[in-house]
Order: sequence, then C-alpha cells, then structure tokens
Amino acid sequence: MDHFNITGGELHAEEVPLSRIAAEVGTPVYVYSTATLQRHARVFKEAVAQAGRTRVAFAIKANPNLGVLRLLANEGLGADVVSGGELKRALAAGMKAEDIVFSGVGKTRAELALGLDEGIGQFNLELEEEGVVLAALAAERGKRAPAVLRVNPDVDAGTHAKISTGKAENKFGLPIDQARAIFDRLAPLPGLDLRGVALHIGSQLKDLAPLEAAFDRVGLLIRELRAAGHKVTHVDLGGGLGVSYREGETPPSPAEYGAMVARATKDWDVELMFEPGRVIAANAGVLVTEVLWVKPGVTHPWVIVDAAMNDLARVAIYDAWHDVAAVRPSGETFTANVAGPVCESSDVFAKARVMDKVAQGDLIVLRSAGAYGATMASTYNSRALVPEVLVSGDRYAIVASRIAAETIMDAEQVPDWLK
Ligand SMILES: Cc1ncc(COP(=O)(O)O)c(C=O)c1O
Ligand SMILES: N[C@@H](CCCC[NH3+])C(=O)O
Repeated sequence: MDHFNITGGELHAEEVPLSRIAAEVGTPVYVYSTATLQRHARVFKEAVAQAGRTRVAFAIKANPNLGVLRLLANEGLGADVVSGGELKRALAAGMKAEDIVFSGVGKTRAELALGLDEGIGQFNLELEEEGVVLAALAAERGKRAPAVLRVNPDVDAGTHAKISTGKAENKFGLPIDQARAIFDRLAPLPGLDLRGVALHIGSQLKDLAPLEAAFDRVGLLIRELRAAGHKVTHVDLGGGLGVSYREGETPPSPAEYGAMVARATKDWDVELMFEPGRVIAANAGVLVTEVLWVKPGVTHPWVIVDAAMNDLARVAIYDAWHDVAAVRPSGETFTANVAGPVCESSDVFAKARVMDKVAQGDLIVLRSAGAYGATMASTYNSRALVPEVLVSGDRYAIVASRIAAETIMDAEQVPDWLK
C-alpha cells in the first residue's frame, strides 16, 4: 500500500494534501510518511527473522532526520553509523548504544574513543591497524571492544560503479583471504572482543545472486576461522537491498531476501546483523517542488523547478531515476525536461520525460527521495537547506531541518586581515 495517494484529485502524504504543506512550509520541502517508514521497518524485520537470531541497524546515512530515527528506534531498530556525528544523532534520537554499529573505512581515534565511551554494540574493523588502535583505546579504559572484521569478498554486485563496495578494487573491507591471518593476530589482544565478520557489497542491489555468492564465501571463512580455534558468534551482512525507483523495476522483495539469507546462513549458528538503509527510507519520502518557469527548449520544454541538485544530488551523481508527478494531475501529459536553478548543466532531474503536463506555479514531486536525499544536500549556490516534514495520519511536523531559513555569512565573520 502506498501512503502517497491521489485523493480528490490531489496527491496526499497519508491524509495531508501536499499543497497544504507546500503552502504552509514553502517549497522545496521533503515530506516523509511515518506509516510507510513503519511498514518498511516491520516488513524488513519480519523478513530477516526467517534466518533465526537477527538484529537490524538502520544505515542512518540514508536518512539521519531525528524524527525518522526516533520512529525507527521505536520500531526496535538500531543504527549503523559511519561518523561521530551519526553516532551522536543515533543516541540523540533515542537509540540504545548497544544497538549501534560503527562502520566506515576511516574512523578517527576520537571517533573510536567516542564509541567506546558511549558503549556501542559493535565496531566493524576495516584494517588490522584499526583493530590494534581500538584494542589499545579500550584497554586504557579497562574495556573490551566488541568488534568484527569487515571482509571484502571480491564479488561484483552489479550495481552502479559509484555505489559498489565489495570488489577487490574498492576501498572497503579486508581481502577475505587475509582475514584468517588478521584474526590470528587481533583476537588475542585483551582490549578486543573479536567475535565475527561483516560485509557489505554495495547499494541498490537488484539481484540476490552476488549477495548469495558473497555469503557463501563468508560461510567458508567462518568454517576456516572456527577450525583455527576462533570464536565466531556474530556476522553482519550489511545492507544494499534495492528498491523500485520506476515502473517495471522489480528488485527482490525483503521476503525473498530473507529467504535467501536463511538458506545461505542455515549452518552458521551466529547472530546476524543487517544494515538496511535505502529499502527502509527511499520510498517513504518525496521532494515537493514548485514549477518556477516553463521555458521553451530545442526539443522539449524545460520545466524549471525550485528544487535543485544541491537538494537532491542523486540524479547528478549517479544518473539516478526519480519519478516526476504533478501534485494535482490534470490528466494531460507532455514530454519535457525537468531542471533546477543551479548553475550546472548536470542540474537536471529528468530528460525527455513523459510526465504530467504542468505550468508555472504548479507543484510537482520527485518520488523515492526518502533515502540519500536531504542528507546529501549542500548549500551550493548559497541555497538554504530545505526543510523536512514528517506526516502521520492527518498531522505533520517539521523535524530537524538543519538550516530552516537562509543563512548568510555576515561581515563580522570575515577575518580582519581581509576587510
Ligand atoms: C557499510 C554499509 N552498510 C549499510 C549501507 C546501506 O546500504 P543501503 O542503503 O543500500 O541499504 C551502506 C551503504 O551502501 C554501507 O556502506
Ligand atoms: N548515496 C548513494 C548510495 C550510497 C550508499 C552508501 N554506501 C545513493 O544515493 O544511491
């Protein structure tokens, strides 16, 4: 069931007309449906529970909005974080420290120390030296850091090159064939409770086969580690499950993914951790924007909207597809380009798109913008970060927009020697 529905000729988020939010909050504005987020969290949790003992940590890079995180915390999800800032956000949103996993290829010593001081549940180590440093920091504090080794299984996830993480040439993880030797050296360190492995091969995966191949390699590694006398009680299978951005795209469902995981891991006898991001948030959000101008083009008109690549970067970076729809569709369609005001030729959301016919002043939405949308926004061209709104039934609230109003550096902030 979609919580973004046309009712009475107008697109609503749950029961709230998007035109009302646009009128009251302004545009552009991100709008998230709490019911959709809740449903996605429940469906995912239930799907992976087929595989036995499981925990789910939302990859909060996908959507670190405090309201979204609070809601997911209430659904029993933890957080997968990749920076001290994300760690603090997860805690601020009410996530329990023990439900936080710290991933990331470049954690600083200060970030490792923060994780230890807060007592987070798991560190995913990316290299041997990181394990040595973490062990020392933990020992100084009289603690043992719960940790797993992130391995790079060298599989081609079949996703966009810019979001692939599990091939040998990617910067992520340790070569899987070196994991045993590194385990031998790190496991005895008194400051570490080295208890398993982690992997994550990429994002927006549309096919389960590469994941299954990667899991099979991890299965062999678990056997090898246990044969060498190591304790393997925890395996983190990462995130990556794809979503449908456009009609006809049929990524595996969470249920199919869960069934595959159950099959692939049935002999492992470990607690499994998952780090889904996109599958929880992408289709729970839209970016609402107003048509500023319809400008004639050589082959198609340019629909110039007030949202731009600084608000939603995915199209410019990954050539991603986001569906475009009118908030009040007239029933007529036309073929047009949709672009923002930023001074870059890549600030184009759609090219030669058959879409609802719109005119100046109309509202449109860019769909599937709930993941890697607001969080990747910048202030390029001195554009303010746009507000984010959470809808629940017939209510909505603006939550944790980072800069709600325009912020302009004033002359006081310019160093004297420049004045
Ligand atoms: C380590 C790690 N875990 C989880 C995720 C979340 O991925 P996704 O949003 O595709 O589920 C990512 C992003 O690709 C990641 O790098
Ligand atoms: N930001 C990317 C996904 C990267 C996933 C993080 N490792 C996207 O929008 O598709």
